[in-house]
Amino acid sequence: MLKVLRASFHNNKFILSNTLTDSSSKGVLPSFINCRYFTTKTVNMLKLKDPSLFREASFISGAWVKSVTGKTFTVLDPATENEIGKAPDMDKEDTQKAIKAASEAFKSWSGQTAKYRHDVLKNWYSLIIEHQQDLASILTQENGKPVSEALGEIKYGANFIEWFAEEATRTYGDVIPSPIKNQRFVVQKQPVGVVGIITPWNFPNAMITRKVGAALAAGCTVVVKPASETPFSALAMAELANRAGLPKGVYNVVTSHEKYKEVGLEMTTNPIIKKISFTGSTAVGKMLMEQSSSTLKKVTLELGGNAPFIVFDDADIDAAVEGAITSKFRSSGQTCVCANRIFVQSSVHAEFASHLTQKVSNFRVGNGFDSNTTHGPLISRKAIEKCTRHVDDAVSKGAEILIGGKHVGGNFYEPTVLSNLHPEMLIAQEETFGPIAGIFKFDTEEHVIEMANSTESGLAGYFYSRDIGRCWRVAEALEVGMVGINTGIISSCEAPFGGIKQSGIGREGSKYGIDEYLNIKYINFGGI
Ligand SMILES: NC(=O)c1ccc[n+]([C@@H]2O[C@H](COP(=O)([O-])OP(=O)(O)OC[C@H]3O[C@@H](n4cnc5c(N)ncnc54)[C@H](O)[C@@H]3O)[C@@H](O)[C@H]2O)c1
Ligand SMILES: O=CCCC(=O)O
Repeated sequence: MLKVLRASFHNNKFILSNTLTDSSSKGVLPSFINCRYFTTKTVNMLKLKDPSLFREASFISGAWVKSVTGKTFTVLDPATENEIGKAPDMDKEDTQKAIKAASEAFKSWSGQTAKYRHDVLKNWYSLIIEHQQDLASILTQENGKPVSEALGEIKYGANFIEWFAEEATRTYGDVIPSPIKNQRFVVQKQPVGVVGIITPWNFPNAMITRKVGAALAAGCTVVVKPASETPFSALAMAELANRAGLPKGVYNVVTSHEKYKEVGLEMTTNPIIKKISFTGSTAVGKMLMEQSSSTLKKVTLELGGNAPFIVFDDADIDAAVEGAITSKFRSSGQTCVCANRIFVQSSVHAEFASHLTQKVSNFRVGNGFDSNTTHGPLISRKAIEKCTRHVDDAVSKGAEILIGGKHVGGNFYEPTVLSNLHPEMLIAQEETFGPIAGIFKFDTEEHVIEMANSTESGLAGYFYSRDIGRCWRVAEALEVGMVGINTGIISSCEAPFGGIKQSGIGREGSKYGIDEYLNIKYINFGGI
């Protein structure tokens, strides 16, 4: 029998009866979430050991600058919806300045030895580790994820800088046996040039370092446009890059809010930029690729997912529940590789659903600065609306709420488990990007593979099984770029990250990641 818990938060706990009223007034958290409050500036300044990491200026050509128009935009703390600070609202003209600076720096940076670039990147890595607490505080302040999770992201992000520092010295070419006696065929790898980098708010640090680490190691220079929700992490990294000895113009940050489309258009059409590397939604990725085609730029696109998470009846159910928790609820469900559709074989469905619901009942939702908080707010009201839409749609089509299912004020949504899901529901078709675990029942391996693959996305897929034959069959059959077998976490700087189908083009991290920033040059040396 499936044990159903209907619960909501009260005094920082789940209560097994649902009597709460919604509070949605701006800046006010419902008291039952019982979060600790931090008032913006005070938190930033008092909490940072090194306040100079918090910058309210963009970084171009090694200098902290305002926008040409002098305009700024306000960045809000998603937990309190209070102002954190202001960043320059840059446009096309500012972007052109950054591109020019990157172009001027390219000649000398690409001409340095790989060992030199290695050393500078290693310095940067050491500074990131030294300042990890401050970087995590800035990240929590602008993104909302709990400090412990933010700290995890800072270390994960730093790993890419260290990894690519080491890869810089391994961009080997080739000597090809020549079919002509007096000629020698040689292959060299060369940096592609200036790279335009556009990143999302869900990993404000690591989505930058995964790209920038590889690009700088290869000898490229970069112009980064971070998401307008989370510019301060990118700017803190610029401060440390500067201290690490990155020459001026090598790492530039253009912040923008009103004119972000203009900035994106300039980055994708300016002939000086030779490559665009983007992480974000599939719709925007497609548009940037289209824009980039006018100058035939190389592209790396890390886009949205709709990950299947399959639990077979031969699985270790407790391990599968743990895996589902880590995969689904990482960053409150706001991760591109989060499980989006949980398929559970009929005979173990009740046990899995009950254990998952029980575990979710232990979550503590609140301000990421509160050490009791396990899950922070979502990034915005838009994200809340999507969760509400997905849950309402599923319930109207027969889904059962096992726990949660409510917006509880501000940018907070209850971690939710739904069962009885069907492929016709929105949640099956779109990436929810929120803390909603939706469970589908299945009977056969063949049918679940068909359901898992019936999406345009192909980023990550997970499954739990102890049958070795099945493990190979399913891993090979899933139409995704990354597979987790008996694990809910697959991300690591050593492994290739990326998708197939409409989840993207190219790979980041790993020994493959640096190739995205290198051109292959074939040299035929004749007359020997
Ligand atoms: N595959 C991955 O590695 C990966 C990683 C993180 C997030 N994502 C995906 O990102 C999405 C969530 O992030 P988001 O909401 O910030 O995505 P988004 O596509 O709206 O925004 C991402 C970035 O693109 C910028 N942008 C948006 N429209 C633009 C335009 N017209 N021109 C230029 N820049 C533009 C934004 O300002 C932001 O910096 C999800 O779909 C998620 O799956 C994918
Ligand atoms: O959101 C996508 C990136 C998360 C990760 O690198 O694991």
